Amino acid sequence: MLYECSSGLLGNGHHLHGISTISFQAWLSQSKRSKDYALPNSSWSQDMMDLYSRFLEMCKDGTWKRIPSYSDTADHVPGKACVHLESLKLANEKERKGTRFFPRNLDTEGVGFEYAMFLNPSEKRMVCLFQPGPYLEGHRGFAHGGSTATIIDSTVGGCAIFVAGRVMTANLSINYRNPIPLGSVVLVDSKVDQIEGRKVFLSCHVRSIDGQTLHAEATALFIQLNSTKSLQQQVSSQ
Ligand SMILES: CCCCCCCCCCCCCC(=O)SCCNC(=O)CCNC(=O)[C@H](O)C(C)(C)COP(=O)(O)OP(=O)(O)OC[C@H]1O[C@@H](n2cnc3c(N)ncnc32)[C@H](O)[C@@H]1OP(=O)(O)O
Repeated sequence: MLYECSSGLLGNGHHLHGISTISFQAWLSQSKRSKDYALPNSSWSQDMMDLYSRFLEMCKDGTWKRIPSYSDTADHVPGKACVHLESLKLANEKERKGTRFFPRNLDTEGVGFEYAMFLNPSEKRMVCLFQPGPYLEGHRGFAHGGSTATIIDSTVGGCAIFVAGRVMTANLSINYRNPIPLGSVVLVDSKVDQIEGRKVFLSCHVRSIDGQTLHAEATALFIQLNSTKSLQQQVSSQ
């Protein structure tokens, strides 16, 4: 089972540890309760569309996999863990009613986080094509630093989940090098650098799509949660 194994979807190299690639594919094609927001829409700029098409092309030989994205957190969690979250979902549906996965909490296209993620299993690498909308403004015309932190946390978080299963962010350290203009497209490029027991260390760079501008660089530490407890038990027992 996905979260019964010692790591998440990825073990060494290309092989998905703990579950077979088929299960991974099954997860990708699993019917989800909410729509996939990581698909092109009319708010995407030509740059966003071109970059997306480039990564879709690289998915053809299986090197990269497009990662769907939903407004319901539970729809992101593949395999066995879904059951845990499913029970969490069933257990307290009332409390959860109206919750949204933060980066997908706006329905108007183009105003918030427009993004699409692609995973490279063999490199333990997750990239995110990110086009910040006008509702993410910090300084006039530029993305708020917290929105950059969110897209970095989600990208490294997605990478950590695929490698180590159910994880939580323990540390996220960001150096902001150049502001990100609203409406521009940046590439958030993250990878797992090291795993020590339950500790997953990652690094991440945010660059302009021509690679000429480094907007931010980050390191992150994610901790693998105890898979024998439900997520709710795990968090409330701390
Ligand atoms: C499926 C994929 C879909 C992809 C797209 C969707 C992406 C979605 C992604 C969404 C992503 C969103 C993600 C989010 O937003 S997660 C939300 C933000 N994060 C949190 O709220 C987490 C709060 N913290 C905790 O719950 C606990 O502290 C955790 C669980 C993290 C660890 O508590 P736990 O009791 O379990 O473990 P431990 O305390 O024994 O620590 C274990 C070890 O780790 C070391 N340590 C701990 N903390 C730190 C630290 N700060 N710096 C350095 N080291 C640290 C510690 O020294 C020890 O080391 P050692 O003594 O063993 O050597």
